[in-house]
Amino acid sequence: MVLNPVISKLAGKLVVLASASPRRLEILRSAGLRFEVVPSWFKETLDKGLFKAPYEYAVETAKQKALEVARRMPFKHLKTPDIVIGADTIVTVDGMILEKPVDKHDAYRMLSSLSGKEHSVFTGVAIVLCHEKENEEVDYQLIDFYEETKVKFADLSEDMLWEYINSGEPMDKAGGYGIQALGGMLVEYVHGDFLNVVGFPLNHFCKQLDLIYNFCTSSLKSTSSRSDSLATSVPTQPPSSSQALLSHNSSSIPRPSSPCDSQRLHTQITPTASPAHKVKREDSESESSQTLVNSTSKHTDNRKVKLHDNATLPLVTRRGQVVEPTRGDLERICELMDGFKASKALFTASKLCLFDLLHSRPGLDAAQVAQEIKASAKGTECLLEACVSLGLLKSTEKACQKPVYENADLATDFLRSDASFSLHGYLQHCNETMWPLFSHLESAVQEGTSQREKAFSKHMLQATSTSSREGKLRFMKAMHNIAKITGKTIATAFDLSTYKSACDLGGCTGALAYEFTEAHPGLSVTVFDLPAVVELNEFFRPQHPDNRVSFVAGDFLKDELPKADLYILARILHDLPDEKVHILLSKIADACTAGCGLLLSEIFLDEDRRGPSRGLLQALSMSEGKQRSATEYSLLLKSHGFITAHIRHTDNLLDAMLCIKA
Ligand SMILES: Cc1cn([C@@H]2O[C@H](COP(=O)(O)OP(=O)(O)OP(=O)(O)O)[C@@H](O)[C@H]2O)c(=O)[nH]c1=O
Repeated sequence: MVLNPVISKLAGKLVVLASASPRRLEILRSAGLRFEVVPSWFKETLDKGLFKAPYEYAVETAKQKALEVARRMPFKHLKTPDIVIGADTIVTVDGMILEKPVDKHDAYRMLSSLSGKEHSVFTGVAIVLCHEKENEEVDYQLIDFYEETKVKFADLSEDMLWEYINSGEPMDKAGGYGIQALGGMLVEYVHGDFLNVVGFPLNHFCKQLDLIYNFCTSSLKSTSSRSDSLATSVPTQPPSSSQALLSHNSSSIPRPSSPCDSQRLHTQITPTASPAHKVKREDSESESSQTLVNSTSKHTDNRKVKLHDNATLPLVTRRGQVVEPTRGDLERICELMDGFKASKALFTASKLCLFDLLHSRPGLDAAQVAQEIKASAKGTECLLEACVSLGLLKSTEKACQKPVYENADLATDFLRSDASFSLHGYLQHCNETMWPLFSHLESAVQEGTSQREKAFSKHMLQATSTSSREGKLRFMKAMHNIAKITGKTIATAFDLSTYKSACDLGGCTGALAYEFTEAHPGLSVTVFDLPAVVELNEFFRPQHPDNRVSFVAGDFLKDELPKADLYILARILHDLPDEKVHILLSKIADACTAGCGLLLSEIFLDEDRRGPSRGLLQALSMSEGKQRSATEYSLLLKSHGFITAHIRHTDNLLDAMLCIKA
């Protein structure tokens, strides 16, 4: 079979790999497939007792992983994929299913049960085909299969076992070994597909694609008619696990008797509610039927530019055809044009402490607010009304009385200076530093360099730069805010129970470090930052200090790093030029022994670099660093000897990745 034409059937489609496994990524990438990685959030906790055979468990888990991503993407990523691929690899021996070990003892238990014996490795794979219907509901068609490979281990001595376990390699791998790396030394023979053991049965996958696209193309193309016809014959709920067990063994893949073999192609008519917002996909043929929207806000209702319902929309020409722009088109374009006004209104209200005032004294009218914030009556009234329209304030009007104002939930939660998740300091940083920089964006783009000199006078440069105490404190406050908001998400993203000591490099006020000690009772964290930062730390003492957090002053590019078995790099790499990135990563690699961890937290760009805008807009500041995707970070860290174990795309402001020193 010529493989490439099969893979090329997917060209131009939005293919998503619902897996954090770097091995799956590598296997599919090497096969020439272009795809995005969106790791699944499905927890692998299905009751194994419910399955008659172990492969049924792997197939069902793969299916749930893929479906979770297929269902999440239209809402969280604002785009509907064409195909989602999920997989699950398990090792079975003596009737037991072995997944990834939870700690070294678990790895020992697994590896000693494999010693001197033949075992089976099953990878279950699910391919979910997503079809968007005209009413924006999504139909899912499911194809699943599994592959079995038999592997025989040599007799393993205790020394060998422990040496292998201490290499750190077993921890993120089913059965506690990696056949593609050191684990290969434990293996006497392999019967079947080697890549299936590594995590993805590429050959079987290509055969399935061949079946889907060469036999079912016509019905897959005419999505709605196929869905409609099947809607009468399949249940409207996802099939139960027993229905999902229609998958077949790989040893013989019978050609389907009808164009689409129903044994293999499960169709689920599972309409999802329309996503609140969708974005236009450039490659979409049917873009005119897609609604354009505000992709940034959950609280759009009172923020949208209102157009009269019966307003006549102008006609525009699109690819030679006269079309009526949708109301969504106009809303989106107005929102983009006015975005800078909204930002500045927010910064101004924050700087004038409007949200603090209305928190302590809700129900003031515009004149009272003007008096308190020492601003003009007219200006204050405009600012208050603008904030109401942006969903930051609420106004109430009693008969014949002036409107009075109070904070909306968004302001109470994030804009008060003393809120737990306050962004007050970060907004100040945006106002004082980012705003002047972005007002020189045109020359930044033309020259490709930061516009700091142009944006700030000499005097201002001193005040804003980290050289003045005021500038440093403001920057620290901004970083403190982000660390407080993202800290818990990052600290709990991975199982870190094997680590006892961590070092947060550039850990600033220690806000992130405290989240780590709170989440991991056995962990102590050293915050390592510049002497001037450590000195100003007293301004940020937490309410409940923890003596498992300590501070060490130093420069991570020059000085010796504190010893730790987990290094944390949060929001550091994106800002450093390449040469400094390599100096820092080399220093961390030197400080690490095999099995040590490196936890990286940044905004991860989508693999096709089409989002998220937060990361792409940040890059426009033209700092010396760059924004990267999870794969780019993974490869960067790999070049310093760190193997990516887990990637987490979070709903928070930062994503995270856990890498292990090989
Ligand atoms: C036997 C064996 C397994 N693996 C890896 O074991 C993980 C299994 O776990 P999973 O639950 O199927 O996947 P995951 O890593 O948790 O990722 P996800 O798909 O997001 O659940 C996958 O990584 C595989 O490569 C190897 O790398 N080499 C081997 O020889």
